[in-house]
Amino acid sequence: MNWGVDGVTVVLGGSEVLHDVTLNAIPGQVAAVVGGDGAGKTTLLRTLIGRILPSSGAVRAPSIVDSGFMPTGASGVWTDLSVNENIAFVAAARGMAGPELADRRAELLAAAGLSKAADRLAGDLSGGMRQKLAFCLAILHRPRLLVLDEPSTGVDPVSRVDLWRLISRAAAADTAVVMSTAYLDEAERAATCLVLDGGRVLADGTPADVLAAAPGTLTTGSAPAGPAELSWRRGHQTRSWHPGPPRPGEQPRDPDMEDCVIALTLDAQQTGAA
Ligand SMILES: Nc1ncnc2c1ncn2[C@@H]1O[C@H](COP(=O)(O)OP(=O)(O)OP(=O)(O)O)[C@@H](O)[C@H]1O
Repeated sequence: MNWGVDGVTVVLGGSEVLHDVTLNAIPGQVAAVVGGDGAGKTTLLRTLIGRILPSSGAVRAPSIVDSGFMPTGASGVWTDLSVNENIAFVAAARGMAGPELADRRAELLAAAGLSKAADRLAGDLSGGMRQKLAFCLAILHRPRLLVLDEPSTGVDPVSRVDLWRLISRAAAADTAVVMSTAYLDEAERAATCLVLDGGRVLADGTPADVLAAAPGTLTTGSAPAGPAELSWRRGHQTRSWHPGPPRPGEQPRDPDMEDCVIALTLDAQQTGAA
């Protein structure tokens, strides 16, 4: 069974926050949802897990017992409880106990590098450790659908690698994983990638499909090649973008996922403004 949403439109506070969005979550795969601030990522994930009702469209999700959700910013963690107590609390709510719980807790804490921190207050953990604990809480009951809202935002690069390993392990165990991310290198490693802007889907498919959908022409130089609002810094270089095919003498470069998402967003803005 594949999970996901079909053609959902969501209206919040009188504004349309998602428009006709379709997302597929396939067991054994990671689906990444990317887009700028306010694109609608959190709303999409919350719709998928049944916390927001769409005004039209359909949601295909397992029962709450088979779903796991990690809200953004490790807000699913109780900071005044220890790591073990957090796990015991969620386990009680999930009806887990005894050797099954002990084995699962040992396995998850080891995989997350938290075994030695089991008795520490969650509020005293580093940001990355707290995110990893939040992940363990979301996946404790082996959900069939795991939904993660920006699991690695604000986490140091080493913890990001750890989190990605945990996410890949979950998918390898045949869980359907949907995650929003601000890190486009993570989106590039997902099986599928959905690019949102202003509540609309700009591109969707495998990372290769999304890269192939990059509109316009991208160039690299030491300074903007056109209007400042169509240029951005990447390391020591400046990327410049314009709609349409390359102009005479231009040397276009292939976009990576970050360039591609920016180009898609600029193109949508131009189309919207036209
Ligand atoms: N309860 C609400 N009432 C009205 N508007 C809302 C509500 N919740 C979210 N929005 C609006 O919906 C849009 C999408 O918000 P959402 O949080 O889904 O975006 P996001 O892509 O997750 O962004 P961010 O990464 O900044 O959290 C925003 O413009 C936001 O202001």
